[in-house]
Amino acid sequence: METIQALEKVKRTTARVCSLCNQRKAALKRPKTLEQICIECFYNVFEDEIHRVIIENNLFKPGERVAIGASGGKDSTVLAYVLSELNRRHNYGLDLFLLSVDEGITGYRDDSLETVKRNELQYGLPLKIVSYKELYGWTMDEIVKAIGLKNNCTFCGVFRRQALDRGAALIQADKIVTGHNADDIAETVLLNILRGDIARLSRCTDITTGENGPIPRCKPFKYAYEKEIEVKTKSLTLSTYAYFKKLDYFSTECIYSPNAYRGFAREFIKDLERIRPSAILDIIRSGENFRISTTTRMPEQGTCQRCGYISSQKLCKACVLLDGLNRGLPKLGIGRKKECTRENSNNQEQIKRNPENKGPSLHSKHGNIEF
Ligand SMILES: Nc1ncnc2c1ncn2[C@@H]1O[C@H](COP(=O)(O)OP(=O)(O)OP(=O)(O)O)[C@@H](O)[C@H]1O
Repeated sequence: METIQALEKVKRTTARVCSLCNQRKAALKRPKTLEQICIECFYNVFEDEIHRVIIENNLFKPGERVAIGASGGKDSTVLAYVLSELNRRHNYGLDLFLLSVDEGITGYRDDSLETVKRNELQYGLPLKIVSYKELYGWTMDEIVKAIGLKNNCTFCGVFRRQALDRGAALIQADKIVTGHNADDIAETVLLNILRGDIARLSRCTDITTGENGPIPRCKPFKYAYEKEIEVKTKSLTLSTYAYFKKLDYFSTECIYSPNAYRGFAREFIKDLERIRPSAILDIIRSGENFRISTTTRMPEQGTCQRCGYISSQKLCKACVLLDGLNRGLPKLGIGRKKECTRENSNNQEQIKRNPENKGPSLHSKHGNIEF
């Protein structure tokens, strides 16, 4: 009996020692492995994992100019910090930049951009800001006034994707990196299954995408759990990288994102993770191993006839949405494919009738960009 109690006591004591260095006091439990580790080992493990992902996937080449998509949120702030540390420590030889898109959301993006401006000084990384207003003539505040809260995320997502490419082209970046983490990717896999979007499902787990597009994009945090990046101050065992490193970031949700469908998928994945922590990685692996039947018809990638951006239709989604806004019919580009296609052919007619009206264009890497 005494021996059992003594063993229990030893077990309890050793459980509090870091299971990696066996010296320092364990301060947190990694959600991914449930190991109890100290803060110093957590930093090392986290940074080494990101370094390994970068090396094993050949994410960068020496001399490349890399634009870090910087929203001021926790993930991209950790990305900017970790990437500049690793670049120095392992001599990647990268030229790093912060690239922010100002969507024009008062009380949200203006505040988070202040954080990015501080990060510019804190990390010594040059910052480029591009705005929806200068690129498209509309702020998100104005778009929401026109379309309401329901479909505004469609505009924001489509415009942001292109704005990041345009901003990266302006600073002559070779690559864009974003702070998408494992939770984001698992959520996207699930959403693509739920929507039956085979084309997106087949590429959403790729760590680098857009190699045939204007500028490739990569996600070095593809395997990093949000809980390791996020601040969870309530329970000390869930303390995380950003929290312990005291990084300066902005943590408010977008005021215009009542995107219920995505929200449900996110909650569902969080529930699964609570029961089985490996669920997030399992979903990503399933997405990676997904094979598309050779008989499935895939959209053919071409370029938008108006702006030159990559598109599987004659006009890219951004041009269609913008047309709707400019013509006072903001719902035109939203929703069913048929309507978009019909709209696309109408736009084609317009281009034929008025070839001057070409809009902004983004042909290939650097130099060829007109605004
Ligand atoms: N306005 C923006 N400007 C530049 N990059 C952005 C912007 N919004 C998002 N991104 C990039 O896209 C990534 C995913 O953004 P999203 O808003 O979906 O997720 P998030 O988990 O809230 O990220 P973050 O914590 O970095 O804001 C960000 O980490 C960032 O790299």
